[in-house]
Amino acid sequence: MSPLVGPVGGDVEVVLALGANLGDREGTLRAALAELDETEGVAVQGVSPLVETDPVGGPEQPDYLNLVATARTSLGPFELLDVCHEVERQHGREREVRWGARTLDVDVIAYGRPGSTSEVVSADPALTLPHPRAHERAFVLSPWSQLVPDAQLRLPDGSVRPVADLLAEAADRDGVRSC
Ligand SMILES: Nc1ncnc2c1ncn2[C@@H]1O[C@H](COP(=O)(O)OP(=O)(O)OP(=O)(O)O)[C@@H](O)[C@H]1O
Ligand SMILES: Nc1nc2c(c(=O)[nH]1)N=C(CO)CN2
Repeated sequence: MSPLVGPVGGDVEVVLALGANLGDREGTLRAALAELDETEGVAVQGVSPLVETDPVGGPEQPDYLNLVATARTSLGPFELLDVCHEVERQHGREREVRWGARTLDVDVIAYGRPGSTSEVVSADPALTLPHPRAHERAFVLSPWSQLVPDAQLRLPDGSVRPVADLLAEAADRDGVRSC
């Protein structure tokens, strides 16, 4: 049986978080957005302002540029994750150290709006939905709430909370700067 709970496919609203802290960070993020949008079955709807952020976790590493994009997709969750990984690969992403520096990271934050018929909730480590750490990461919550001020996120405990409220509680919020 599939570990995913919820419908798969259709035209679903998704939230993606992008980050880069090596190379031409802004150029990579812009190119990645274009590549996502050019992918069949993915249409980028909105892009947040860029934020510069102190690295959270991992070894000492350069500051990140982060942004959040909303998109609509006819892809299933794992197909969408594959697309994200392919775009990362196009930009030379290597997976060596957990939370280490990277040319590009593309995470699936949410698939379907909380409470909607299209929402997918998954505890599968290969694709956990919503992203299991998004609710505590100001480098995701800040750009997301700038793009969608009334955005809501389902937490790992099952509750649904406004992203703006989660941002106010995020430990790394002072490490997020407007560009
Ligand atoms: N919602 C999700 N979005 C992206 N990857 C996910 C998600 N849930 C689980 N994963 C899995 O996590 C694995 C590691 O992803 P990645 O290398 O991007 O982690 P990371 O960015 O270093 O850390 P973090 O997972 O804390 O953001 C991926 O291979 C993927 O299968
Ligand atoms: N500031 C910042 N810190 C991070 C980031 C990120 O995108 N921005 N990504 C991580 C793993 O996904 C770990 N730490």
